[in-house]
Amino acid sequence: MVTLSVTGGDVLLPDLTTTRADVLIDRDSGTILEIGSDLEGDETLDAEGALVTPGFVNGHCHTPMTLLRGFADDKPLDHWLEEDIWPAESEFTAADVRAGAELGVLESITSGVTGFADMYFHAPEIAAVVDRAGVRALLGHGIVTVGKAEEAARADAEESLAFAREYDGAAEGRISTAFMPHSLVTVGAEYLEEFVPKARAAGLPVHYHANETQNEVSPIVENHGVRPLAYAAERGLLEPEDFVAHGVHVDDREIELLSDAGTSVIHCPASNMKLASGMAPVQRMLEAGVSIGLGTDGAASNNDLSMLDEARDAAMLGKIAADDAGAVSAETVVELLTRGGARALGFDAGRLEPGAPADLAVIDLEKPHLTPSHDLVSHLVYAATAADVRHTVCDGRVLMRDRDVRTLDESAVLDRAETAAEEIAARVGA
Ligand SMILES: N[C@@H](CCSC[C@H]1O[C@@H](n2cnc3c(=O)[nH]cnc32)[C@H](O)[C@@H]1O)C(=O)O
Ligand SMILES: [Zn+2]
Repeated sequence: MVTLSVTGGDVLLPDLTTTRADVLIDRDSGTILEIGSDLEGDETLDAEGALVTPGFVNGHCHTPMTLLRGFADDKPLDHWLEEDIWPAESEFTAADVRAGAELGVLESITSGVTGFADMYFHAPEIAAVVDRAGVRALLGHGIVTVGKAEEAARADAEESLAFAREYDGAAEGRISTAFMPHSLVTVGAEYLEEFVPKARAAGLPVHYHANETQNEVSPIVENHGVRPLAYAAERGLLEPEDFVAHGVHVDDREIELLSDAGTSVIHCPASNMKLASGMAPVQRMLEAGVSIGLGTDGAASNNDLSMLDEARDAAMLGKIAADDAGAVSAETVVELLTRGGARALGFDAGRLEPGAPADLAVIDLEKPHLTPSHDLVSHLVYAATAADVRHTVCDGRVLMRDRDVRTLDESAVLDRAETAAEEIAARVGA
């Protein structure tokens, strides 16, 4: 057995108290062996003056969209997608997706993310990046059928199913998969009715965008006579292993449906604010027992992949939405950031205790904006930033040590992404 010891830090425990301790990890199994004092390992990571926290889980992302960061801003969802994003994405080659995924995963590791969910096309390219980078991910090919001929639409759905079947369990189990219809309005009912049972037969969860904007709710009500999540439930899309992105415009009945079904919601506050999609009723959903995680969504609607930013945004927006400063507290947000996201994605991670996966981040506290240290949970949500992450560990492996990412060549990744992004912009004539 080869061990790694993360020494001298304040360790954030599952009950959200902290204790000065070492964390001993079995690198072979990728799990935590012990949390205590004077634990020596074959390899050591210095956590003095730092907080050792479960790695952050980004529950909804499109990592290759990092190539479109700053490409189109300040528009609502439908215009932004149709006028700018989709035309640019239609120019993406497999190599571009790989370059964008590398950039997104690099950014994720530098901001303490150890696991994420991704919906995109050329998904095998993203899987290759995840395998090499050492993170944990739930991946899927996003399906759009509207505006496509029958044959192309079916091919998209088949590809999602085939990818999910083939890649489930890849990268020594760090990759899991889901069937991913893009949304309830961009995928026709007939395709959901045909393919969701096939996904279930393959044991796959389903992930999709739901109730993100009011413009997505009305067409379903008009065409089907029920609100989107009732429509989803009728088509078998609300299972305990499923998770929906956004859940902004949900009424009480839909909240009840989510809670009864055990389907998780990934709250994406920055994307919802930037596209002016609305305010998800996070506090109400939590009180109703809905399982919630946090996500950045793609970098083009955020515009970064820092989950610490997302944590702060979730706390701030949650209070405004509930008109209550006590809503969506720091403790709640830390749960969503770690265990909530892990639960939504079916990862056994999100907690630091013996037997748990060794997925963690070490946050440097010796900074002006993190002084004094009354409450480290408060700091994590309200004051820490991605640049404060000192080390990142996933599955017992050190992915970043002293801000140096070990599994990806940072300058090569930045160069490839810059070149790919410039060439895409030239091809779309932007
Ligand atoms: N195979 C599909 C691609 C779907 S991938 C997932 C898609 O989600 C899009 N996307 C990114 N952010 C959001 C969001 O907030 N809401 C809805 N879609 C988004 C993104 O641009 C990408 O095209 C096709 O043929 O078009
Ligand atoms: Zn999205």
